Formats: sequence, structure tokens, C-alpha cells
Amino acid sequence: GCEEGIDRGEAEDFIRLYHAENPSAGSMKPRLREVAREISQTGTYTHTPGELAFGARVAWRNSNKCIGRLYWKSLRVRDRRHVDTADGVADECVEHLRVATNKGKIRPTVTVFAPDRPGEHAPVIWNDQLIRYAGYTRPDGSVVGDPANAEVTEAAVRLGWRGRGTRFDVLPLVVEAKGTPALRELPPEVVLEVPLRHPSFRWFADLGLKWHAVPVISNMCLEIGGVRYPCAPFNGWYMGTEIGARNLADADRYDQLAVVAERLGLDMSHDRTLWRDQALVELNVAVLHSFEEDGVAVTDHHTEARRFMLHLEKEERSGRVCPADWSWIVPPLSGAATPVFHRYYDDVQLTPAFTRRDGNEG
Ligand code: HEM
Ligand SMILES: N=C(Nc1cccc(CNC[C@@H]2CCCN2)c1)c1cccs1
Repeated sequence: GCEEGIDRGEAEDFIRLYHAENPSAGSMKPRLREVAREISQTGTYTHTPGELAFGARVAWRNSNKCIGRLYWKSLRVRDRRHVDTADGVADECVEHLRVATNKGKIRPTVTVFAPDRPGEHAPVIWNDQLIRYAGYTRPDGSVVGDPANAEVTEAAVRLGWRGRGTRFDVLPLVVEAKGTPALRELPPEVVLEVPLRHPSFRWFADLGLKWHAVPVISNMCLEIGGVRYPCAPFNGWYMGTEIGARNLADADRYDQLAVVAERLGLDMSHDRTLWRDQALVELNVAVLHSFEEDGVAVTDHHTEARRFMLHLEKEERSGRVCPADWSWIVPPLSGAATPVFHRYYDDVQLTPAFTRRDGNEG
């Protein structure tokens, strides 16, 4: 929390790390003294633009659960620490989507809003991603749309929002600043979507499935040198399995495996016919085919696994530990058919880091 102020030790460790990896960043001693003075006077300290950008990139580099870290140095950092109103945050989130989407040539980007300060809470976004599909809970408990977003859908409805009631209604942003939540509809031109079709089965398009192009995580906290940035939405591009093996496949999400298996004409009488597995592959083929045909950046889990192996080697050559969590790094489809499956990792928690704001795992 922001009550107890900044941990000086974390501040000093970060300044030392910054100067060790950025020799051209000027002398360290005067900066260490300045930071110590600011902390004793105000209970916190202000990162320079260079420290903020480096901190955000290293927070990505330290993300144990991320398979996509090879390009950590190329993260684009939008410094919006002066923005601390709900309207300002909403405006900058719309702009984030525009610049990150880049008509499908997605650019990994993070926007950093105001930090927690002693005595005042920074703005937070209630949606766990900037683009989410509504989940409407019906009286019988079933959900139309994405069940993962049923709670935030109810919050938006309580705040006066009304959706069209389809399975893919894009939710408004819910931004809370100074204790008051505000709604902001996303302009359609910043929400790029991909309708899903299959290269060999013409009936697939008739399932009416689609997904949005850009994942922007908006429920994590960026921690750098003891300073907490509770609102720092970041995006990369999707790995196809996230959409095809989880979002559209999980029973408590869009639950499409039986639908696809039926249309494939598979024998669904027993698990051991592996009808689920065959449906999973075709669903993932459709995701990669549709994104690629529309020119929207996406990677397959084989390519991403190979890149991560390269990243591990590069980190070891740089003399650094590369922290990783096997249970998240190994893709949810064909795990042992990728190289990341066949080794162990050191799941150490390093800082700077992106941490869970809600505090729970999984
Ligand atoms: C550029 C392409 C990228 C790809 C393909 C990628 C891929 C992934 C995947 C597949 C996951 C697991 C997600 C899940 O299973 O729900 C993940 C997790 C994560 N990624 Fe990446 N990533 C990319 C870029 C980034 C960037 C730019 C950042 C931050 C600056 C980032 C930070 C994280 C974090 C913090 C997690 C863990 C989230 C959690 O704990 O819930 N990734 N990534
Ligand atoms: N490709 C991405 N996927 C991703 C990354 C981090 C977190 C998430 C969402 N994970 C939460 C879900 C729900 C529980 C398990 N997975 C997706 C990226 C999102 C932002 C940058 S890369």
C-alpha cells in the first residue's frame, strides 16, 4: 500500500541496477544522494524518464510467466505519470489502443499512469484487459458472451451501461479515480477484430466466432525500485493458443470444443476417441489462419517456444538468471512437442516486476 512510503533499499538497488546496465546514464553517486533526500523529504521519489523506461523493460524481462520476452528491449514506454483523472486515463487508453494496434502490425507498448503516493490512491481500471467481451448472466445462471467478464459486466450495467446482448459485445472501460468509477465506450476504430474462419472447412465461418487483435493487460501493477504504478496497461500480440486453446475452448469460457467436433463429424462417444484434441487443433488452425490472412500479428506456440529458448541463452550469456514458471511457459496445446517442456526453470521473483493487483494466483 502507499501508507508506509517507499522501501529505501529497493530504491537504491534499482538505481544501482539502472547505472550498471546503462553506463552512459551519468554518475550514480549524486543520483543515489538525490533519491535518498527526496524519500526523506516526501516519502517517495520520482523516476527520470530513462529510469522509468528501463524499469518497465526489466519488469517485462523479469516476468516469470511470459514466454514472449525475447524482444524485451524494444518495449515502447508511454510516460503518462501526470495523468491522474478518470477522463485522462480513458483518453490515453484509447490512444494506447490506436498506437499499439498500428493496423495489425502490433507494437508492444506500456502506458504508465500516476504512481501511488503517500495518502492518495492512483487511478485504477476495473477491466482486466482494455478490450473484453461482455458476459451477461441469465436467471438460470447461464452466461451469454464471456463468463470471465460477468462481474465487470454487472458493474458496468450498475453504472448505467446497456449492451446489445450479443456474444461479442465490447465492454466499456470502467476507470476509478479518486474513489469514483467512470464509464468510457471504446471507439470501434480502435478495436480491431478478426472473424474466425478455417482454411479447409467452409462451415467454420458459420460458427460466428471472432476475437480482438490486441491483448492489453490493465489489471496489473508495475513496481520499480519501490515505487508502485497501479495503472500501467501493457500489450504484446497474442499467441494463438490463448484464443484457440483457452478463451474459446475452456468449459467456463466460450466452450466451443463440442461444437467444433460435431461439425467435424467426430465420434464423441468416448474421451478416448480424442475428439476434444482433434477439435482443439482445428480451432487453433483457424485462429492462426484468420489472423495471418488479415495481416494481424500473432505467433504460434512452436515459434514462440523456440524464441524463448533463444532468450534463455541470451540471458545466460549476459550473466543473468532468467526466471520462469514452467506451468505458465509450457503452452496449453502440444506441450511436449515444444522445447520449453523438456527442461527446468528457476522461478525466482525479481524486481522490477508486473504484479497481480488482486493478489491471487492462477
Ligand atoms: C510481444 C509478444 C508477447 C507474447 C506472445 C507474450 C505471451 C505471453 C503469454 C502466452 C502469457 C501467458 C498468458 C496466459 O496464459 O494467460 C504471457 C504472460 C505474461 N506476459 Fe507476455 N507476451 C508478450 C509480450 C509481453 C509484454 C510486452 C509484457 C509486458 C511489458 C508481457 C508481460 C507478461 C506478464 C506480466 C505475464 C504474466 C501475467 C500474469 O501473471 O497473469 N508480455 N505472455
Ligand atoms: N499475449 C498476451 N497474453 C497475456 C499476457 C498476460 C496475461 C494474460 C491474461 N492471463 C489471464 C488469463 C486468465 C487466467 C489465466 N490466463 C494474457 C499479452 C498480453 C499483454 C502483453 S502480451
